[in-house]
Amino acid sequence: MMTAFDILFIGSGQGAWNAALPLSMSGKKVAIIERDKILGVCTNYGCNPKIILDGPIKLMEDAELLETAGLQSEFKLDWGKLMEHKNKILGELPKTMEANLKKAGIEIIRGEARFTDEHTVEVAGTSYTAETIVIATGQRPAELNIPGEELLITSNEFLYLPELPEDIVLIGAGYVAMELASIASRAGSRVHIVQVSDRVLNGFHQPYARQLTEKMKQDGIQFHFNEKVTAVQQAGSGLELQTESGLKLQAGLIVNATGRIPNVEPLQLEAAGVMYNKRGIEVNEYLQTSTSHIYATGDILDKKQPRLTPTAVFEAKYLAGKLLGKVNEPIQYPPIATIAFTAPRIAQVGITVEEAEAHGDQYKVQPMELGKQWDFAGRGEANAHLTLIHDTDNKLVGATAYSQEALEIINSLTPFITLGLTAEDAAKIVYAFPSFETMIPRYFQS
Ligand SMILES: Cc1cc2nc3c(=O)[nH]c(=O)nc-3n(C[C@H](O)[C@H](O)[C@H](O)COP(=O)(O)OP(=O)(O)OC[C@H]3O[C@@H](n4cnc5c(N)ncnc54)[C@H](O)[C@@H]3O)c2cc1C
Ligand SMILES: NC(=O)c1ccc[n+]([C@@H]2O[C@H](COP(=O)([O-])OP(=O)(O)OC[C@H]3O[C@@H](n4cnc5c(N)ncnc54)[C@H](O)[C@@H]3O)[C@@H](O)[C@H]2O)c1
Repeated sequence: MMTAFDILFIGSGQGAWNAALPLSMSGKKVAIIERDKILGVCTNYGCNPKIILDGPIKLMEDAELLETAGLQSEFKLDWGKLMEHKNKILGELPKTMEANLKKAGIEIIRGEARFTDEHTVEVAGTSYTAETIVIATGQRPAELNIPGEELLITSNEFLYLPELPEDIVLIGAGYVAMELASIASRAGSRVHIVQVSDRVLNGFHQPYARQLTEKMKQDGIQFHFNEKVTAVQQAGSGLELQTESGLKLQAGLIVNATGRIPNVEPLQLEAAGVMYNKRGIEVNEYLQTSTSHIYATGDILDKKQPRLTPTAVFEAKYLAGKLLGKVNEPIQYPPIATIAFTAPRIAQVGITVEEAEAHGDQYKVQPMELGKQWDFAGRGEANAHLTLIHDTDNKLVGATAYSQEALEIINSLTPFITLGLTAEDAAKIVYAFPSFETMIPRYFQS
């Protein structure tokens, strides 16, 4: 049997449903194929579970900072209850959203998709054809290809752990390892990070990343830099990790957080003539693959933009506009704000300090000690920092923050950077006080 659609999405994450919904509501016959949980990684194995688990962690960190102001912060976290709380909230979300998608006329097809030709996709023996197909299959955790690989867990399992072990090792020092280390450490585990290089949070402002490392060390997290993991094996009731240099670490759990790779293999892209490489699916500036009626969005793309939810949502919305004939221009990405939800957080948007320093004739770098401002000092955040980047017209073009409040700081500066607002624009806005935002007009003074 063959079912025909106008637009068929493979994957149901942010890169898919944010396009599927407006397309279906505009009268297109739309289907979504999903092999795992509806709504993809962000909702089920990424942003959402992570930020709920981080809720009490952020509160504990804020409270500890206020010990200098007389607060006695003797918190005790019940990990099991926190997990139950998170599961209760997020367990309902995919069900509600699936009902909403169906109500909007979208057909949900369960199973793994593979192309049989450039207009046909097969799922569990049934073929589906479509005029337009969108590949939004995202990424999955990379493998280390070492003996004992099967003993490792990934962020997928960490985010559903019913209990935390006394000792936990995280391999890698990117977003996933650094965020999960912050959570596990405050929640009571002894945490080790084993990193192949001497850098953490690649892509973020490295002086802030180094400051964060020192802070995490003070909190008891042990870093092992320039270590290549060679094997993992069972050791008594736990596990033992070995590295090339001879380091041995024992722990209840070892998390592989060494990056993510594109979900391309089961798709049989060759059958549809879709070009890809080890970084993902190749698209042009209209998100069109090498087969013109097949598009791709989200983390699966081979792209230079950060593989984050706001990027996937932006692409999905662009594609919906394009497929509805409302947009004819190539996709133009705005600056994409990024944040590592560590303790404290590091966030950035726009031109980075490193880019600005490399083009000193075009940009001015302005480091600021936020911790010396009365409001940050009042919250005990003496170590908070902000670096602003201005262009030669004194417009704000980039910012990076190191603070418990980095999310709010960077989000409040993002409109100035994205829309190219000036000092005059800033002076026209009246914010509630006291707040970080009331300081923004001053950030235009040279
Ligand atoms: C631990 C973690 C924390 C994160 N935290 C943040 C954060 O705080 N902020 C942020 O912006 N981003 C965060 N991200 C990144 C964010 O989750 C991704 O950028 C986002 O999910 C990408 O959406 P997507 O639709 O492209 O892909 P995905 O969400 O990965 O969805 C792809 C879907 O396709 C399905 N699929 C794959 N192959 C097939 C097939 N052959 N047939 C059928 N279905 C298939 C998969 O099962 C999956 O559900 C985090 C990621 C992780 C892993
Ligand atoms: N807050 C957020 O927005 C957020 C949070 C989590 C994940 N994410 C997304 O998920 C992606 C994947 O995150 P990630 O942390 O898995 O990847 P990553 O690329 O950010 O970091 C991988 C880390 O593993 C290290 N590494 C690589 N090979 C290694 C090896 N053999 N041994 C030891 N260390 C090794 C790298 O040096 C790096 O530090 C991110 O790039 C981002 O797109 C975003």
